[in-house]
Amino acid sequence: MRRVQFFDTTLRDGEQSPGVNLSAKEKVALALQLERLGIDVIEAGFAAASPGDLEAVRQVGEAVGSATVVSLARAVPADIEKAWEALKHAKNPGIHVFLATSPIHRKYKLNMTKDEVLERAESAVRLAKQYFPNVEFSTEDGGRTEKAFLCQVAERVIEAGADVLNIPDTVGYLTPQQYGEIFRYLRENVREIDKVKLSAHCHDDLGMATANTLAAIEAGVDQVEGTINGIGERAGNTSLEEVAMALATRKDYYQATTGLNLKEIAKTSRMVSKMTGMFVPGNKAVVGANAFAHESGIHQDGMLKNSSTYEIMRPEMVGYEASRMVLGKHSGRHAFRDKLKSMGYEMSDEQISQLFVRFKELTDRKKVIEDEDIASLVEERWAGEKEVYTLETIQLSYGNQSVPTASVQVVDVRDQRRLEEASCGNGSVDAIFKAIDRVTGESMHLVDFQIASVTHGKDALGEVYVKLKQEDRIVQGRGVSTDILEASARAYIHAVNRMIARRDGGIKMENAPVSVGS
Ligand SMILES: CC(=O)SCCNC(=O)CCNC(=O)[C@H](O)C(C)(C)COP(=O)(O)OP(=O)(O)OC[C@H]1O[C@@H](n2cnc3c(N)ncnc32)[C@H](O)[C@@H]1OP(=O)(O)O
Ligand SMILES: CC(C)C(=O)C(=O)O
Ligand SMILES: [Mg+2]
Repeated sequence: MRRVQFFDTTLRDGEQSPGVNLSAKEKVALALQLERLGIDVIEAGFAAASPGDLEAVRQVGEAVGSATVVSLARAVPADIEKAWEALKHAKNPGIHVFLATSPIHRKYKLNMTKDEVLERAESAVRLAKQYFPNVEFSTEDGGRTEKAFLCQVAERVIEAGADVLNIPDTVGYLTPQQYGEIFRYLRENVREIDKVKLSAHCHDDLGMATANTLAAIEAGVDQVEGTINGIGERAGNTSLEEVAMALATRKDYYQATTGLNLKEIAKTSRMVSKMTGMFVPGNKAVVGANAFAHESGIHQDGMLKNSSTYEIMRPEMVGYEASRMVLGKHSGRHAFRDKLKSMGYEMSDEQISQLFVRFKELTDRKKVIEDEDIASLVEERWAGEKEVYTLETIQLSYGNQSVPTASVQVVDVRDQRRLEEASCGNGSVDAIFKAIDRVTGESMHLVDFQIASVTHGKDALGEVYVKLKQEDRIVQGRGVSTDILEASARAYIHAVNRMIARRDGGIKMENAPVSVGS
């Protein structure tokens, strides 16, 4: 099986994404991770672009051990010399020289004739070859270049000593069939084509970058170029993780391997996303948050029976822990039962069916059902919504020059005692929560606090969600009122009641399911 070389340009073409600017330190950290991923060639930047990028390319070249590190350069001596200045001490230096070849670029951008392009391409490669052991030449906008002219350029740069010939579909214009055809044409029509490695470089303007790159692999290219998460100029570059997983998953078809350590994909993707600030869409292939998540009942049932029903690759292959079963509106009984079991609830089919009705009602109001919601459903059904404490009154003293103080009155429904306590706090909400802790004698850690408006207008209902933690238990509470301080108090007491129910078994009801979990 042949091995396809991976050329990563996250640090150069990826950095050309509007708004992205990586420091030298970030580039080094990413390059080392790309090396762990098993990338063969890392394009670290464009040394002539700025002194900062030259320094970044230098640092990457000296930090990276086994991969070849290249700098991009225009077909001008000054750029090539800057690239050498940056990489002369690199362990494995290389250069990537480019010159546009298409009629549009020749006429409007370069103002050059075909002969001038041929001359310039050849002389640039000759010069680059004086410095670098590894020279790649790219025919920018090769995808829109006359095939016969591409062959002429190819012959000239091969003669000048190029090691790699890259034909980019710079503007993402070609179809897979057309792109593959270019490489077949070159193989058949260029003298000494076997002296160079052929490389593919695609852009995603029509969403075809991965398909085009795979078509190039089918046409026999030796190297593919792209970025992690598909970031890059305009709609971005080919996502290397997509190509890698296509080759790994469809070995039967492509008959090609890579040198990649696929398990590093998830980590690399997260690092790129974090450092560039470019978030990965949930539905992105291979690395999106939903790439291995299943929400609908029929799929979840299939997954529980055998994961091959709905997954063509396992998340563990790319470094994720496991597939995710997301409970929501479209989920069915099989997944619901499985979730209850994983949470430690052993229930009869009848109990599950009863609970499933409530679960479906809840899904109409809430997009994603979390474990705490399920636990609440169980508690609500078998421990009832009976409360240990009910809120009677809250009173607040607040002034922008004084410490907020809250006094809270509750009733302990177990013996109908009326209890009252007061506390100061950093703010009114904090004072209320501390007063509730005192009056109930419970010590809670506030993990989350969210306010949402349920209705519109001045009399809008405010809805407060709190998440409380006690030891290793986490519960949610919800409170609604036209006053957000009252809603906060109600939410907190709701959560305290749930915590007591969870911890002490609450007010025991007959036929409650057994929780074998913590
Ligand atoms: C498809 C790609 O991704 S190509 C890479 C794109 N990346 C970048 O451009 C990022 C880094 N670029 C830069 O920092 C700047 O553009 C620089 C430093 C390289 C050049 O800046 P400037 O000298 O101010 O030129 P500017 O960018 O405005 O224009 C580009 C010039 O290079 C010429 N040029 C473009 N490509 C090439 C090439 N491959 N070889 C030779 N000349 C080229 C253009 O025709 C234009 O020349 P002109 O000034 O005679 O009209
Ligand atoms: C510099 C070249 C290879 C490029 O990025 C492109 O043509 O898309
Ligand atoms: Mg590009």
